[in-house]
Amino acid sequence: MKTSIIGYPRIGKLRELKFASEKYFRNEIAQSELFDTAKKLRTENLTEQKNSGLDFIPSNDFSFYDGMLDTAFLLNVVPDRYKNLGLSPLDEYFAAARGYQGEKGDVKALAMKKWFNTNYHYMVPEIDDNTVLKLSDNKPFELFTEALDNGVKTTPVIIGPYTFLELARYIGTKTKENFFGNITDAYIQIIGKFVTLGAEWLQLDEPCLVKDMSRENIEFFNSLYTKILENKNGLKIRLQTYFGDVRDCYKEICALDFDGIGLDFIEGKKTHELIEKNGFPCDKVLFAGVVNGKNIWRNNYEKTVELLKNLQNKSINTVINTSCSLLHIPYTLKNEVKLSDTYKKHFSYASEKLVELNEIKKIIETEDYCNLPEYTANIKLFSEERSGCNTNVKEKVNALSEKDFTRLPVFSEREKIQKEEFKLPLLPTTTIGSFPQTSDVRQTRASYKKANISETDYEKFMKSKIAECIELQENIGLDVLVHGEFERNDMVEYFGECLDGYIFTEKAWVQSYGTRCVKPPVVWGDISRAKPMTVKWSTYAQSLTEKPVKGMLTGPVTILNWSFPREDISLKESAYQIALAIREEVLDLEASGIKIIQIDEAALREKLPLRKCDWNKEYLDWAIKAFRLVHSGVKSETQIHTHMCYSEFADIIEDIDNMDADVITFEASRSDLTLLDVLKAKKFRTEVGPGVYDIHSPRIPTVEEIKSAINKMLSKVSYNKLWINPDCGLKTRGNEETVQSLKNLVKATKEIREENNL
Ligand SMILES: Nc1nc2c(c(=O)[nH]1)N[C@@H](CNc1ccc(C(=O)N[C@@H](CCC(=O)N[C@@H](CCC(=O)N[C@@H](CCC(=O)O)C(=O)O)C(=O)O)C(=O)O)cc1)CN2
Ligand code: MET
Ligand SMILES: [Zn+2]
Repeated sequence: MKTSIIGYPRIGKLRELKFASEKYFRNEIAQSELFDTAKKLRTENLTEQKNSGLDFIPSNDFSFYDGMLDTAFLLNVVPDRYKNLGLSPLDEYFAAARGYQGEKGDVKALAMKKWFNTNYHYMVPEIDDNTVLKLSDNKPFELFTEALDNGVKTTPVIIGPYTFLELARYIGTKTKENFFGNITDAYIQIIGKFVTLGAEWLQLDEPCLVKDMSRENIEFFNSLYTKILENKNGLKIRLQTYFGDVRDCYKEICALDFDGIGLDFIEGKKTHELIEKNGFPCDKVLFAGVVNGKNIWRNNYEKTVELLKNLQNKSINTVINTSCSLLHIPYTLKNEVKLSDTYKKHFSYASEKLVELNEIKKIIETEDYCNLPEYTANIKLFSEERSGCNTNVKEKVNALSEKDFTRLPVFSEREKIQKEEFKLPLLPTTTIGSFPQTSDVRQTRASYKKANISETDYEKFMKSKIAECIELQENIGLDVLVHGEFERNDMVEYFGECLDGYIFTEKAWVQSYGTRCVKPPVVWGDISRAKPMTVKWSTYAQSLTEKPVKGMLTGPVTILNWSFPREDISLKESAYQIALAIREEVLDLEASGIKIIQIDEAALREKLPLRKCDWNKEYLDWAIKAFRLVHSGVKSETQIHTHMCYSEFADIIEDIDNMDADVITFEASRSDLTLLDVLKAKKFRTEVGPGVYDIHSPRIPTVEEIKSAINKMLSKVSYNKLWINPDCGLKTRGNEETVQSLKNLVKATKEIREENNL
């Protein structure tokens, strides 16, 4: 059996691509230097994969920002507003990714969305009626040739036409069907070029096949590929799916002329059953995704080997594959020098997954594999009892009952009490929590971590930042203030570091979007709170002002979704454990005089199962309850806020209302406020702050722009329920643009209040 992966991380083991790109954005290095860094990283990846014994090595999994954006440029799906700037190709690409504000113009970035159920974000291709879809870039061919020059015939990876057209946004009158001819021509041309270059395989990623598919979807998919595969000219085509199973179209894809099909055996609950029931065509290669590409635990060889033997017994031509691209896990354990081996031996990052693939291959190919040291060591690892069990926590979770999930009095009563309590102006202004994490903040945190500065000095520094931040917000004239979150490296990692049962890593960076990365903490054992985590900072901030300061916490579902979860207990159980810990913090904040507490559930929507039939039972039933558990114990006058990013929650709007928060802020600006109609139609009762400008771009919104957003909101949401805020935290922004943007926000709000006599 051969081995394969679907894609590899590309940001660099020490985030070299991030640092080089950010230097390039600041005009500190030339394009050529950025290109050199990128090439060096690609070569390192290639060498590592080659040396590991991997048989199918991907190319074109590299990207300067995002693979979907690359595909849009490949297919000439680039809105005129970027082309008209007259920038170099690289700068035009970055303008689409990040927006551009400079001497050549002022344009917003493309929309950004969550990539399926991951914490990775892709750029949404935008198609209008003038879009001429055609092959117009060389990157996949250049990267194939580059690898070939380094002695490796790679499998180029490109997002497939179905997924591309499904995820694109159509802003004119045309729909995906209108692009059938052009997109099939483009892919046929791509195939032609790879044939000329001597490629053997082409991998087309079609993760959209794991979502619910209608008859029309299936037919559209079928006709796209019937046409493309008629023209494959001897090139072998692998249809690669991931993040679930392909139950809606399994028979159709088996009937098409693919040479290989990649299926996910980890998240694809029905993958095995599909094969059992329908068989697998003997003229195709099955790329069996048996090594988890999303989590960092070691593979259980006993189970994997059993599965692979089963496929072998069916005479299926199988390649051992990962379940998805390794983009979603860190590079290598080699850089985890502080973490004890007790933990590390259970971990496997991207580079260790390559070793695992090779070991599994060896085991499968060995008659008497039960005595292989690789196999016996793995069996031993999985038979060991793990530390981290806390029976007290387990008992608390078991004892939970309906009343623990219910806040009283009901929303409408609380709303009245709170209006009286806070006496805020109509359209209250606030921010989402974090203020710019400038380099002095990061450096001080780094020095404290390395014990180069004392705890006293660290606290002094943080308090001075908080004081500065409070003064700034008062000067700007915001109504509800925040402390700024300067003490947090990240809204999830910080809580991971504070909570018992969690472990955290040193260099385990995973790309989240563009140059931005996260270090997800690892749920190791049962979770509990050893001591207050945020009370000191929040009460200090509140002591400096008469205005209310929001206590700032991350909710249980988000903490869990942005961690590497355990695989030995259910997500529900972990979420309830975390919820109990955060609940203690909420009650401590309240007892210390904090009157408004924001509990961010930025990632609540993210892990909504990809198939609708799984939404309630598998997720919402416990996710919403976990949130309610956190705040059900507070007084009626305590105001609970929550925040969500990239809120594509039209279809779960009732569940969001059911979280029973008093106020919710969310992202709306990048998706043109489309959610407002849904809020109106569904009579959303929670007060709302749909972000009035996009914080993911350095662009400063004008007063007029913000006013027009507010007016649009006022046409759909009652002025009694509307809050005015940016659409997410400000940590990634610089000071200057932040101050200017917030000043514009307050000015716009005041003008609107006046114009409407509010
Ligand atoms: N977990 C998570 N997921 C999320 C979000 C989020 O906030 N958190 N937001 C949404 C968008 N995603 C985002 C992801 C990352 C960042 C982000 O700003 N990341 C930072 C890193 C944040 C961090 O952990 N920083 C640490 C470590 C900083 C660091 O690099 N330190 C240097 C040394 C310090 C220096 O001299 O700068 C080092 O370790 O080498 C800290 O501040 O303490 C980055 O990539 O630049 C923002 C948004 C969705 N998903
Ligand atoms: N309170 C957090 C912040 O302002 C919420 C961010 S959601 C990614 O950064
Ligand atoms: Zn957010």
